[in-house]
Amino acid sequence: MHEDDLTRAEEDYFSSLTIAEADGDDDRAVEAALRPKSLDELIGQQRVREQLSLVLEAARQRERAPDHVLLSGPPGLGKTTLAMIIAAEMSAPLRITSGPAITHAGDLAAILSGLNEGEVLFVDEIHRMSRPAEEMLYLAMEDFRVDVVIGKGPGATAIPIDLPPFTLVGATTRAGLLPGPLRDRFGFTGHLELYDPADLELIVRRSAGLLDVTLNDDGAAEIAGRSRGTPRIANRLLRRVRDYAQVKADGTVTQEVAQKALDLYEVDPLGLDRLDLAVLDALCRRFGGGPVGISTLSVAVGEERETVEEVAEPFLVRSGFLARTPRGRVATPAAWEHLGLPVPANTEAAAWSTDALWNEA
Ligand SMILES: Nc1ncnc2c1ncn2[C@@H]1O[C@H](COP(=O)(O)OP(=O)(O)OP(=O)(O)O)[C@@H](O)[C@H]1O
Repeated sequence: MHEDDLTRAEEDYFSSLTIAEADGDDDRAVEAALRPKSLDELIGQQRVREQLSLVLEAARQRERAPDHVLLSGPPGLGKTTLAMIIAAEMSAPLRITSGPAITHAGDLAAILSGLNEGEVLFVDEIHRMSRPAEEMLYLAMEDFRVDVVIGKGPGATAIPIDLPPFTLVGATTRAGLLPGPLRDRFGFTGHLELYDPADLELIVRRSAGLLDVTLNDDGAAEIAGRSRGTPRIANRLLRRVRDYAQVKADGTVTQEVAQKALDLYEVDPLGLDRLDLAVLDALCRRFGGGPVGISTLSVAVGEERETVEEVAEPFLVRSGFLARTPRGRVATPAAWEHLGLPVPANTEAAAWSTDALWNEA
């Protein structure tokens, strides 16, 4: 989630709102109200959906809490939504926290010891938990036990506390950031991919139905195509286009209305956001198209290396604008063209297949 995380109480509150009640100015409230509530309602992510459905069905048949689940993938693809669905499908309560909120092992001990049998604990950004908390979690995940240390120094004693069986759902932008011992304790890892335009179009149409927006197929396709493979962005753009349709047109979202609205809001025709464009701009204008190291590139755009790697790069690689080579990041000819710059005669990337490079790096 972002800095403006929902607290559990807020999330519960927003989820309980009807669309009509939520559809004010608060993006978070609408986002929560638009969440699919079951695996059947979830659009796209076919593989993860099928795998997860099997894990949950087996657990239901055995009348046991499902194995711990790790969800990885860029922001806004549905990790929180899936955690909620897991709890709903198991008819279990859900508790929500996030890695950065767990600064001490004691914070985690308090959460774990308050869990009820079968409860689902969702830890967003689990890779940002403190080290001691992480170690406590290993034991809790494997043996359903925590050792609470009382006192300090030689007199300190560890008091074991048994926990009821629960399911941990961890979310991370990249599973590779988690230490091996933590990763290995998840019985199932689902990697969420950026959505293809056809699935995003279905998501836009579903949300339009819930928000009572009239839109035609071309209008949905236009919004889907500019949504950066991300449902959260698709839902946000739909609301901005709806405003435009209401004020400047007859209320119906057509392709023309969507195009005009999104141009007005400076949404790139292919969906690239400010960071995506900054990365391409730095790569082409400052580094002559590369190759350039990820650290240098991140400094050039004033962002954390993690953000560039986990948020911008997956979309840029998938869109065919950036390649990862053993010598660094390079801009493809399409990147130069998208920025309206002449393509240099010999771009480093031209000789490579983008997919091969992504896998190789
Ligand atoms: N498969 C889907 N079908 C329909 N809507 C979806 C789907 N996935 C996500 N959404 C919508 O996208 C929005 C963002 O989803 P969610 O908050 O679950 O993403 P996230 O991966 O947890 O992001 P972050 O890690 O940034 O919090 C929600 O409003 C949800 O309704």
